[in-house]
Amino acid sequence: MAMRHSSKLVLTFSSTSKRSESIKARWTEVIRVDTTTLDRCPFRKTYTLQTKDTTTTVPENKTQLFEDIPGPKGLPIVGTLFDYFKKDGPRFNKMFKAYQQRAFDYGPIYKEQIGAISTVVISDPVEYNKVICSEGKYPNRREMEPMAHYRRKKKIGLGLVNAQGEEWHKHRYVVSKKMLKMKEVMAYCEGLDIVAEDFVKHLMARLDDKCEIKGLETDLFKWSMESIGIFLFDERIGCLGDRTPAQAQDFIINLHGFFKLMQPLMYNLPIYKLYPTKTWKQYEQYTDNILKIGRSYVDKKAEQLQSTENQSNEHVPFLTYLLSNQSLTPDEALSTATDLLVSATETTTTSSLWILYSLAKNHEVQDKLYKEIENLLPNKEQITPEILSQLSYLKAVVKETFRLYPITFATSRHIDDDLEVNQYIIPAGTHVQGNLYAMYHDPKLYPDPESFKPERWLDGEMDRKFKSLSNLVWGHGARMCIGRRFAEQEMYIMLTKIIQNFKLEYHHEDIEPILNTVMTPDRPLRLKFIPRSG
Ligand code: HEM
Repeated sequence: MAMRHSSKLVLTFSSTSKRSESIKARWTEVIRVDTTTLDRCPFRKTYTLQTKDTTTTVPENKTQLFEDIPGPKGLPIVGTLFDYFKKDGPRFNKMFKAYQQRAFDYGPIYKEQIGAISTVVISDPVEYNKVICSEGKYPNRREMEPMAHYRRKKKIGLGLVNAQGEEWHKHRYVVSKKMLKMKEVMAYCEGLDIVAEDFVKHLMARLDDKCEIKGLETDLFKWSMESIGIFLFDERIGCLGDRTPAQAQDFIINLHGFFKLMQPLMYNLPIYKLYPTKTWKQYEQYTDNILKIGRSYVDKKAEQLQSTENQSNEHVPFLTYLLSNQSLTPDEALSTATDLLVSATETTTTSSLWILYSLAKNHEVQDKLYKEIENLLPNKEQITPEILSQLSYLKAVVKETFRLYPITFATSRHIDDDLEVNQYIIPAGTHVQGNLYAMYHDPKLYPDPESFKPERWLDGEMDRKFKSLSNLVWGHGARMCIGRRFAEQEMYIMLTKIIQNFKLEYHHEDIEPILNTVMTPDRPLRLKFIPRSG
């Protein structure tokens, strides 16, 4: 099927090979592209210039063993872990760069053992698509070990994020009824519009004499919490008022710590499972506090439920729905509600920081976006689902930001069955990742990859198969981010209001990304929010 020539790798789909036909068909189904282009698949050429071995010839149809997958050779037990502590070595908080470098060094598929983690990393979208297509009913993602260990230790249900198999499916099924139905999600449009209006007022009040906002990250976090609050609790938490409730303030502080410490705990040797290290104790403290706060919200709602039994079924708030659902115990409902609160806040906050930063740095883009918004909402009318569906440039801006700063830099799956990828047989159960950061910054896929060009996502500008790659920042298949619809809606609404009311500028040093579990700006963001007149 694939041949390595002296200097380049060429993919051909032989018309007689059933397997290649089926791969071609499945690829076409998922990415929905014109298959006539696949024989000269551009993805294939992605890493040919970067692979070290340009002389070997791999005979057609010769599959190779898992052991033959290239990758850095590490030490027994710890693998390459110590590389990450070397002075000039890769860093845990720059893992996306390490993955990109490995792809340069070893090609479109490599394997690595970092401490207790063994992983196969795929940087070729066509090859990664085989992982997507092979998924079964219960896709299995790598656990967020510190989070799962904590819950096992405290004998609390693993919740939607970490449960696997049928247990996961039970949670997913319950939550998806509310979070994956467009109608259910769109019902929050009006509420999110009000929250975004309040956010703009909040920002206006927070501007200093240079039109900057000290601690913008926390302000965005408050917006994000207020937004998810109307979905989860059907009430305003009050984060955007003069005084943020102490509980919400506590939640913000603890969640920051929780995400920051999860990154080293995930990649280092899991000594914390045997002995409570200093980092673990701190992480445990943050998690205790998050759960305590989550529990207090849940308990409050449970109390309200008891006093308002037989209430009308017209609009059932999410937490009410979760708590009254017969398939989940109160403890399971707590785990999943907390998971949603945790998953919803850091992700949308950080994504929004990157989007605002990108707009502030690219004035032409910002002007074009302003015009789109002015055309659709000349009198700052309320934002409706119909308006949202027409904000195509805004959506391109968000996609382009995710391409440059994919807050989840790699996907994660334990594969169910043996799978052939790039001619290597990967055994069932292996942990496999899609190298999103490397794909998104690949000049063969996205010309001039370091430039911010939302236009590339607009109709006619890009091959459709590259466009669909942008979805991978939300994961894929049955286990894709369950909050995607809600997240997109809340971000689109907030960004529209910000651009209507402020011109954004940035006059400081460029920001670099680092990982605090999600990809985060490496320093506080000092944006100028210049109020627009009128
Ligand atoms: C910009 C915002 C967000 C991004 C980029 C994002 C990204 C992701 C990704 C990549 C996954 C893993 C998917 C997979 O393995 O295929 C995920 C899972 C998840 N996300 Fe999000 N997310 C965002 C916002 C949200 C929000 C707002 C919520 C909740 C309201 C949420 C709830 C979840 C949950 C519960 C899971 C686990 C789903 C499961 O395992 O079934 N996320 N998210």
